[in-house]
Amino acid sequence: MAPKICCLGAGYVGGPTCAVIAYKCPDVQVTICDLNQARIDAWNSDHLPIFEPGLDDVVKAARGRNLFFTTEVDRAINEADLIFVSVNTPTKKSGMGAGFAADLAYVESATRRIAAVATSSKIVIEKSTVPCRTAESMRAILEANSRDGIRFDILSNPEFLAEGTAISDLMKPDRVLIGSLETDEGRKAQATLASVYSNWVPKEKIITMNLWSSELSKLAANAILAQRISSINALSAICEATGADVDEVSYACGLDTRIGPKFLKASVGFGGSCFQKDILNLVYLSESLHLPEVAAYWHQVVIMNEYQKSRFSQRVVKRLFNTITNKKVAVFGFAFKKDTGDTRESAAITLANNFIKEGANICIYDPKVEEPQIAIDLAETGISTAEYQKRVTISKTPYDAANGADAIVICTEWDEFKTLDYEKIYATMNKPACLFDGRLILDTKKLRAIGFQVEVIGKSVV
Ligand SMILES: NC(=O)C1=CN([C@@H]2O[C@H](COP(=O)(O)OP(=O)(O)OC[C@H]3O[C@@H](n4cnc5c(N)ncnc54)[C@H](O)[C@@H]3O)[C@@H](O)[C@H]2O)C=CC1
Ligand SMILES: O=C(O)[C@H]1O[C@H](OP(=O)(O)OP(=O)(O)OC[C@H]2O[C@@H](n3ccc(=O)[nH]c3=O)[C@H](O)[C@@H]2O)[C@H](O)[C@@H](O)[C@@H]1O
Repeated sequence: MAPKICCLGAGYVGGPTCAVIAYKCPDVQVTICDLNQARIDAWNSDHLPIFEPGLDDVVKAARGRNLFFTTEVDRAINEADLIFVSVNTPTKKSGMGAGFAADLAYVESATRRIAAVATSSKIVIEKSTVPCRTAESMRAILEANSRDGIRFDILSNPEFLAEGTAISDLMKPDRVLIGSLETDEGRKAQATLASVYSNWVPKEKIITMNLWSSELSKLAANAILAQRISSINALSAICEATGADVDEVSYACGLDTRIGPKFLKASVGFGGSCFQKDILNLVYLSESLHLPEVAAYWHQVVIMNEYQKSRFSQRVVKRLFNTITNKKVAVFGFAFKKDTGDTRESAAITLANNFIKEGANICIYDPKVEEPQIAIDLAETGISTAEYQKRVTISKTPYDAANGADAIVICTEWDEFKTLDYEKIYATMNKPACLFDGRLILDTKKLRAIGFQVEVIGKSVV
């Protein structure tokens, strides 16, 4: 009989991941739960709580058939054979390890709930990104709190999807990792989960390994990806100072098959909910293991990212004659990357904050981010309501945002920014009209021919 699945956490990972399982395995009942009623209501509506290309079709095909969204966590736990724990693991804000360690409170409370209500044996799957050896703590909690005769097997099955491409990443993953204890029961549980994925993932891409390797592989993959971005961004500073062109350097390096071309696009800085969090987590882990040199090595990836954002902000101010007080700056893009409405750790938040602190009036346009989210993000950086009201406006079109502006700053690489009518935009701007491309997406020659003063990450002023 096909196993029943429950997922605790209906966020960016739990929602799409388990929706794809339901879509690909029509005989598997999948129930996705969350404590947040509004989020579950949205999953059950025509307006899903997250924007992700292809997600609507997957959810529509499976919802009500073998895919269910509910806040009835206890019932879903009890009915399931396999339980994914896909709750948030943010960076701790206070206490031991504040600013670095992962806050495992949500993982622990989900685990305790499973132990408290389960009346039959379960396979519990860590889907959240967690520090190495978290499965051990989960097992201790489950074993200490469960009823007699009930067995829990714990697997690590980290998720590698990227936002904006989540559905294609899930449909055709590079690999699926399943870590387990090296015991007969562990391997049996591993095989049960592998049989679910094997409905659509080729067998050779389903990789089994020990629990701790699997947990660490997730942190390692994110650290290595982010390190590539910080490396190219560090080189972008050298390019700006020397006349080298970062796109050309990246292209030349990427042609080496040992390096490869992906994740070498210079930018205004990486964002997203995970890169920074997971590296800081790795830094904390290294420090806890008394490996200060290792900790410092990974920490530098985050430090470089902060430097990139502040360097770019300063370049904007410098170019605008060393002051942007009361100037209008149009911010194009607020999401942390294109094709998502997610703003978590977006470089645009830091830039907008820096511009406001310099006294600029900023006008933000993003095709997928709504005003309330922008207000929350800026408030979290310390912008007061009064400052926000005075300094920030949100536009419905990029043309409105640029109207009367002294500068446009491209923060997100939305495709639509490549095909705007820049002549029309130029005509409505204050002169000299400056354009700062923080994503290297625009045709600078064309823009200069129109009359723009253009500055690009990783390219010196010509
Ligand atoms: N966002 C991403 O692209 C990726 C995230 N991850 C990891 O996946 C995990 C989840 O991330 P997101 O989905 O982005 O987080 P999220 O914040 O979007 O979703 C987590 C959800 O879990 C719910 N929740 C918390 N405690 C719960 C409980 N006891 N029972 C039921 N629901 C509960 C929250 O209400 C929230 O809706 C994190 O560990 C993250 O590092 C991994 C790969 C990609
Ligand atoms: O654990 C996670 O949360 C996920 O983190 C990243 O996915 P995500 O953050 O959604 O998006 P990415 O495409 O990795 O982009 C992250 C940031 O790096 C930036 N970036 C990416 C690539 C590049 O070459 N240059 C660059 O600046 C993006 O604009 C974005 O701000 C990883 O790519 C996923 O494999 C992982 O599962």
